[in-house]
Amino acid sequence: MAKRIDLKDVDIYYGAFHAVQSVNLTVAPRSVTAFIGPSGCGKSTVLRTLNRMHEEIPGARVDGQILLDGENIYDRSADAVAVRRTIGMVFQMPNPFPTMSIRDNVVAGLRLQGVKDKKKLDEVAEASLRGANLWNEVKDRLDKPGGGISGGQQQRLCIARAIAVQPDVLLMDEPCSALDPISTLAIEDLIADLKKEYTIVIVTHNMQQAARVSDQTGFFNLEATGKPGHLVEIDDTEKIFSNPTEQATEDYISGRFG
Ligand SMILES: Nc1ncnc2c1ncn2[C@@H]1O[C@H](COP(=O)(O)OP(=O)(O)OP(=O)(O)O)[C@@H](O)[C@H]1O
Repeated sequence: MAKRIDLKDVDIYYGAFHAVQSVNLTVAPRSVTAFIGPSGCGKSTVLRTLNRMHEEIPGARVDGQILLDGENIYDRSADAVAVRRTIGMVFQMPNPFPTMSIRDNVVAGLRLQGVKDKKKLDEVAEASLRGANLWNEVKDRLDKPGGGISGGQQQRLCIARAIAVQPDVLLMDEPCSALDPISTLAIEDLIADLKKEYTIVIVTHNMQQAARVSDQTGFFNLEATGKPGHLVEIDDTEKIFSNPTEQATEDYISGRFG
């Protein structure tokens, strides 16, 4: 299920604005890659190109190749909706459908795909909630609204919803930034579990979090406001945080700027 991602000479634009320049990187299946870097350097922009969400913004475009197991997701023959189905995304703010029940939240994607069999939907709901480490906390209130649980639980509900459709890749854009430290640790534990089955890319402002959860870390930077962001280096997380190749990475992780 988990798939490899390759970015080859990727440039990203918002209209005339060149937001990110020449990104080359590879994400191995069943691994966690963290993107770190100062605000505005393009981390979220790169993440959103990985499931073609970027092109939803009027005037936005991507040059270069983004390959999922060797297939270019921007190929003319590739279907954007199918791409988004295989590449799930979890956002900064937990966004369950607030009035929809917990169970229905989890299987919303499957219903959209036309699955109607109640037994099948219930099975997937349970498996996904177990996978998101939330089952024990909500199993007695599956018919209660998704908006009626804590923020940390809502974020795990969103992860359950993302994995219910069995994606190949999970993208997470600062998934813990709205959460307390306990919920953050719960999500981090969950990420460690999920990487056994999924390819995960996470944007985080929290360098300790990148060090804790990821196998590989990419440091993005930008020369100056208005200039495109770029990938300074990407390497094993341990190396990035102990002995990075580039001085700019060293300065950033040691808190000398950013
Ligand atoms: N919808 C948009 N339209 C135009 N420009 C955008 C849009 N979204 C982001 N940008 C610009 O693209 C650049 C990269 O933004 P992006 O949000 O990817 O950075 P980031 O590294 O994720 O920042 P942060 O850490 O603050 O979330 C910034 O200059 C930003 O202003």
